[in-house]
Amino acid sequence: MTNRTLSHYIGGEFTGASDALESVNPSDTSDIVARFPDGTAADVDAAVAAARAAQSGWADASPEVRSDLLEKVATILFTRAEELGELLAREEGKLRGEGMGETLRAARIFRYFSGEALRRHGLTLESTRPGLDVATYREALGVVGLITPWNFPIAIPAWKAAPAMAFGNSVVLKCANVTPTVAYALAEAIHEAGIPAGVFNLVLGRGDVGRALVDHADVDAISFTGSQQVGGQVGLNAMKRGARVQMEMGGKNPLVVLNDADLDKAVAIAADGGFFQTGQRCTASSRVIVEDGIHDAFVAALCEKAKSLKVGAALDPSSQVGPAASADQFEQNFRYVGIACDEGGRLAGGGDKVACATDGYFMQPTVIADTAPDMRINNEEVFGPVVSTVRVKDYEEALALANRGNFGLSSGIVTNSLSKARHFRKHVKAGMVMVNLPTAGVDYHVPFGGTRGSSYGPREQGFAAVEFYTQVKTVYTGD
Ligand SMILES: NC(=O)C1=CN([C@@H]2O[C@H](COP(=O)(O)OP(=O)(O)OC[C@H]3O[C@@H](n4cnc5c(N)ncnc54)[C@H](O)[C@@H]3O)[C@@H](O)[C@H]2O)C=CC1
Ligand SMILES: O=C(O)CCC(=O)C(=O)O
Repeated sequence: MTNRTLSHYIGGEFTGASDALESVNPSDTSDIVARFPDGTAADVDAAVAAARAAQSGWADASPEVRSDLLEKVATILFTRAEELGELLAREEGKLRGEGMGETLRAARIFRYFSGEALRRHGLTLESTRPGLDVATYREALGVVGLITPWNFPIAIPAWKAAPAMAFGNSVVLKCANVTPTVAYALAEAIHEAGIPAGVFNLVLGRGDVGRALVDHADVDAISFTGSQQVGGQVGLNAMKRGARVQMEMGGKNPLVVLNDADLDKAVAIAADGGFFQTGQRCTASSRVIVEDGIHDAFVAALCEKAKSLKVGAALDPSSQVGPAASADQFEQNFRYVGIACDEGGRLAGGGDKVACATDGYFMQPTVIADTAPDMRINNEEVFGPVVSTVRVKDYEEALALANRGNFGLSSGIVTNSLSKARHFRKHVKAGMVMVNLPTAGVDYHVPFGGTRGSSYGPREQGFAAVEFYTQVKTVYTGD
């Protein structure tokens, strides 16, 4: 397969090509997908300057201009979906179908925000003082820095960049260095669509590029998705200089399985939420809380299901679970299995590497049973195909456990009791609740985000995105 040498995209030009860093196919580590530059603070300066120069013209353009151009990006992504889905599978390790699905999702996100550009969300009110008019306008923030992870390498950049641009901001994207080629393809689509030079910029490289973006005095806002650890630093550094900041930092999402649940359905939901996309979703059902009466049958059936899933190369059509995305992530998955067992968890299924025809980061879907709520496996994000189970005596204990810990992104319950489902929906402390569904898998037209340590700032996506990417101006008019 071909490999490419990538460059940054700054001020409408692909510039600074270099082979300093490599991205590797996690299904076949002999396959170098791309070589790319390790950006510097000077590259960030250049990108921010280009973004600043372009921003006011972009914000002043008719919303129809922005809408039409975003729609063109959508059309290009729809047209390239098969090719980009395959690229995504090759670079990130998602299965080909999942890669296609994610590319189509990115296209639909651009199409959605093409529409949002035309809905300016302003209000006209009667003033409390006779003779005055009062109205609110939503204005662009200016230059927005976007810092994104590797697990949704096109959808997350899309759900940040599309609303940012729809509402008149210019952006500088720093993508994860595990997946630069996918972000580069997005830059190509934006370039081809004719979005004016400087409105969208991409700087490739390591964490230092993100740090320079966060610290840059001319960046008005930062939207970050990634780990809690990096998000914490990003938040502090952005706030120190008064920049607006939004952070999505993952989850340890509880899936509650009650005695009255249909066993097959509960197992299918837990396996989908825990193992698909190799568990590399911040919404993954990584912590399954099981009521005593169904516990043993559920754990046995989940282990059977885990064993039946075919682990293999992302581009092999027979694979059901792909590789970990990187050597670091692969190592982290096994480290957590070790920690969980050392702390008293029981390795009920999986836990080993899988040998395939190519050398890749393949791991068996893994179940750690008999865990206690305060073990690290139930409190820290693993981000791999590793599910822990906790036994509880009743629904009340399950809810209390679901609400423990420092994350509150997604949550789920599997039950045939409408009253317990309704109670859970109301009392679980999470930004998203799934009833008889996996905790992972979300729509793009509704808000996305969590409570507690999972998220900070306004929600992302859908109709909520306008909150972060605009600021309100209130205008009073007299005679
Ligand atoms: N919430 C989520 O959706 C995700 C959570 N994660 C978690 O994070 C772990 C590590 O994965 P990574 O992709 O390495 O996540 P990360 O949090 O280390 O990196 C996310 C992004 O931030 C950038 N970055 C790193 N250091 C920075 C700094 N000091 N200032 C500004 N930007 C910086 C990275 O280059 C990347 O683009 C995973 O194992 C998983 O637990 C990873 C990906 C997505
Ligand atoms: O579950 C989903 O569809 C979205 C998950 C997500 O946004 C993430 O893992 O970063």
